[in-house]
Amino acid sequence: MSTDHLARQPVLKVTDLEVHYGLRRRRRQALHRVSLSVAPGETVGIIGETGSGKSTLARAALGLVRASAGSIVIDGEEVGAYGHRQWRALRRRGVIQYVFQDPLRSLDPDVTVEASLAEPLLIQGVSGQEAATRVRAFLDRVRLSEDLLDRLPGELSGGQRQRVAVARALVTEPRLVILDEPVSALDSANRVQILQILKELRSDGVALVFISHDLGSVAGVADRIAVLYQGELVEVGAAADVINQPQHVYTRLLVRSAPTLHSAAADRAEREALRALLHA
Ligand SMILES: Nc1ncnc2c1ncn2[C@@H]1O[C@H](COP(=O)(O)OP(=O)(O)OP(=O)(O)O)[C@@H](O)[C@H]1O
Repeated sequence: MSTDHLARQPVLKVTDLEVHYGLRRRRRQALHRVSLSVAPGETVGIIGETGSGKSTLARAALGLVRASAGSIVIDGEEVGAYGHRQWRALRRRGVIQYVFQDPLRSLDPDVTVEASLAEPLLIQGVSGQEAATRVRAFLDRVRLSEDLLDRLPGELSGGQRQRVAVARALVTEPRLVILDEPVSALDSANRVQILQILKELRSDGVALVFISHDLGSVAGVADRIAVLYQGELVEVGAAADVINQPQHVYTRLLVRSAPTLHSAAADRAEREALRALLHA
């Protein structure tokens, strides 16, 4: 039987996803009917301002918050109704991995870099020797030197730590990695370096969901960009189209506010006019 349909099938497909937080009078909706699909090897940027629901979408796709409605399909498997155990098993299988803004959240402070990078491989049943070889082979790709292998996360710089977190997420060759603000806490040199590493890793065929409040960071890496505004996806399109011909007023405002994209970002009057239109 042909396996073409497996190659083409999205690695992530969320349909009409809704997430609520709080109970009774405090219940409020964080995501409204969000539908998005990510193809194998594709990089999708998700942008939006603070509170727009970006992290909620990431957490729902990782099973860390529960969807109140809608469907989540990961690598062909409907996982929306999974309980804690099933989600844990899915994450441990290594199909889906993640990188958070603060690498200390993805790395155990008491575990050396080497053990931290080997662990996801060992969980998958790879032998200790093979894991050590694969870890060393991966270091180059994230511009880390072997000297760092016996350090603890607290003994690394912020940029080195985030590169370890990226390596840990990718060393098992997952189908999908969700990166939630992976460069936001970094200075510009480290930011550029991580963005370059992510670009290079795309050639492995891994799908990336790259979440950021900064359109400028996402622009050079993403194939497609999805724009979240107040819990709704207001625009999804090829990165160049979203940047050069933004359709939604909110996207136009984001483009006009991204200094690295728009040389006339100083055009305050235009931004204020767009903001007025958005809130009209
Ligand atoms: N655990 C929670 N309990 C209650 N409300 C929450 C919780 N987490 C997020 N929210 C609310 O849900 C909405 C979406 O939050 P979310 O963290 O997904 O936004 P975001 O776009 O990732 O923002 P940021 O860029 O600041 O991280 C916000 O109004 C937020 O206050």
